[in-house]
Amino acid sequence: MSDTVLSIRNLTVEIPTRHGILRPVEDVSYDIARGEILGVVGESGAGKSMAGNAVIDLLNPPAHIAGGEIWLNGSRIDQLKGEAMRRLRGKEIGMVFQDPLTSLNPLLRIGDQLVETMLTHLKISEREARARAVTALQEVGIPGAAERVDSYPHEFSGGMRQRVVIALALCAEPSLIIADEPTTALDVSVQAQIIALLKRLCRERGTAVMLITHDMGVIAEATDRVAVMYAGRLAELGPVRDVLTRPQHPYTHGLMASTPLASAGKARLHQIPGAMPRLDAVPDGCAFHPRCPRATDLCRQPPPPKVQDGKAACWHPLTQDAQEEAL
Ligand SMILES: Nc1ncnc2c1ncn2[C@@H]1O[C@H](COP(=O)(O)OP(=O)(O)OP(=O)(O)O)[C@@H](O)[C@H]1O
Repeated sequence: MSDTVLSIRNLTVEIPTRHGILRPVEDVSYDIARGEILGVVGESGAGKSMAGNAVIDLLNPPAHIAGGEIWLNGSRIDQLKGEAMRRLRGKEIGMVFQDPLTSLNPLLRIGDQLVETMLTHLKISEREARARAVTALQEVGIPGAAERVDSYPHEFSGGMRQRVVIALALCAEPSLIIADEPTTALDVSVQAQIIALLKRLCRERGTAVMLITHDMGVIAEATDRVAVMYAGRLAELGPVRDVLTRPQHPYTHGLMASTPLASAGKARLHQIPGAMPRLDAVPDGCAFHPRCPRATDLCRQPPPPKVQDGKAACWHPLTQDAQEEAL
């Protein structure tokens, strides 16, 4: 059996508008293997969430998949709708969103939510599900799990609530977790704990993770591979160590240089000049060229070469010498 859990092939998402068609995701491909954490990173509006939402059929109409294929454990899922997709979400795909309250029912005790999810997706008795609910809460670090299982979501702090959501996302033993900015709404002090928890539990279970974030620190901390998105396209894809220490795409390099992590000891953080283009004004050629210090005429016309694992979508990728000089 292949190790690939999720395979996104040439995914394009379109939004028809009165002024034309917008493409928040264009020709994006990446795979996530069993037990692997893939980070999807880029500035706000890069299309990270749209790509994740396309996988679970949570695009807000009129946004829709206009091209490409999505495969989960060898089955094509991009045409699944309604009940079939709902079954897949929860059972095969667990979700952790930025705001834990969007995933929890405020009117139900958290134990009942865990039990309901398990009974829907697993062939176990209610008694077994109740016992597993307490274990699940212990595993995510809820103190006094045997009592807290009867609490309501509002009785927890933000960080504890996100732990409950992680327990809920994992309780039906999914093969994939999509975590979209799971720590962005939390206090800085608990962010690292939640990321460490997600990482440990998914590693232990061999769960594949799509970790969507704008935070390079989270990428460095938690991921095995990184997909860097810019204006809906994939700029770079590769093992996290390579991408962070030897970024090839000038955009990735700019992102790195603008994070405290990479600039430790430097007096000022670098800022990428300009802003990401609006979707109705994405430049021809390489979408990044107006902001790119390495751009030439070539970058203004033909689209850059397609991204491959370990090879950026850039006509003038940074060589090792240039990386050292620029850093
Ligand atoms: N209904 C819509 N009509 C027009 N543009 C839209 C619509 N919905 C989303 N967009 C645009 O699609 C782009 C991609 O959005 P997406 O949420 O995927 O970005 P992101 O990289 O996840 O950013 P963030 O970190 O801010 O969530 C954004 O530019 C957003 O403004």
